[in-house]
Amino acid sequence: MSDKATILLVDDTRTNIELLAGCLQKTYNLKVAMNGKRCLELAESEPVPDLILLDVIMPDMDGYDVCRQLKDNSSTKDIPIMFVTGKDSDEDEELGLQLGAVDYITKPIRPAIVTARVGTQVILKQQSDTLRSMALHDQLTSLFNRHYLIEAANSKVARIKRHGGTLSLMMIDIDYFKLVNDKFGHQAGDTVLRAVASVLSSGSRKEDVVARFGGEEFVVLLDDCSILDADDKAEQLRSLIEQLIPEGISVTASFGIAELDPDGETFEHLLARADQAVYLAKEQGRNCVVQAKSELDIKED
Ligand SMILES: Nc1nc2c(ncn2[C@@H]2O[C@H](COP(=O)(O)OP(=O)(O)OP(=O)(O)O)[C@@H](O)[C@H]2O)c(=O)[nH]1
Repeated sequence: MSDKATILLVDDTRTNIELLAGCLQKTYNLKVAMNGKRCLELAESEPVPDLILLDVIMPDMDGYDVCRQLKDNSSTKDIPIMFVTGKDSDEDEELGLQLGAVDYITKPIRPAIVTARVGTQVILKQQSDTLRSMALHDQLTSLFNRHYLIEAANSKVARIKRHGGTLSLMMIDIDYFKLVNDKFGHQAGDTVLRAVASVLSSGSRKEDVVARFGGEEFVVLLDDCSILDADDKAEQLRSLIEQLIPEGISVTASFGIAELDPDGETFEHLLARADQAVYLAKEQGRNCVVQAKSELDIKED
């Protein structure tokens, strides 16, 4: 994978593509589409573009329509679009900008102007990616933070209520972590947190969300996973953490697991059930996995 930003060039005329590529190919990784349909495909495929240079007048689907579709799709809506077009009236430019384009350049293509304006947009995109990543991740462990977890969980729960499916949640709390800090110091405590985080993320699937929920507490959201599968997974992770011994420090963790009841349960409630299961795991001597009580059992208690 290159560190270069990726730019998608969209134009139905080969000479325009060649001219743009001539300005940009040394600095950027380029993808090329010669019609709107191909642009929509390439915008969603890896490497996802950091910027799209979009012609307006094209057969089948014009650039304004392509722009509308990109902005309507949650996976492409944040890709900046710069129109590069022969349509040079004020109304055209106004429309392009109203549709959400970050810039509007008129043809004939002037290489120095294109290069400078593309450079500015790529820097802005990289800065906004960095800020977004910082807002969603925990600095110490690089896992997702509580804010992202709640956002992701609420959309997963909403999807399951609409389309069906299973979702399990695992809450993990390191045992006697205060003692680790007290005995070995805060820096060693931080090393332990990073080591546990690394076990949790390398032991999870790409679509799972692994988050640091608080101080020494983590949450893993398991897509398409029943409580029985979550139990197996938790047992594997519990055992891996026990074998870790980072910097010679013995560490164990207590696990609470719960499966979403799609009949009306909210994420907050699922979380509360898993939290209660962690509490029971602590009571049962720690370093173990406890399944949360079902809604029914809670009502009967
Ligand atoms: N090193 C380090 N420690 C942290 C961090 N965040 C929270 N802690 C510490 O985590 C400890 C949590 O302690 P407790 O909540 O008493 O829990 P515990 O000692 O793990 O006990 P049990 O959960 O009952 O097994 C506190 O001492 C916090 O100061 C952090 O980012 N780094």
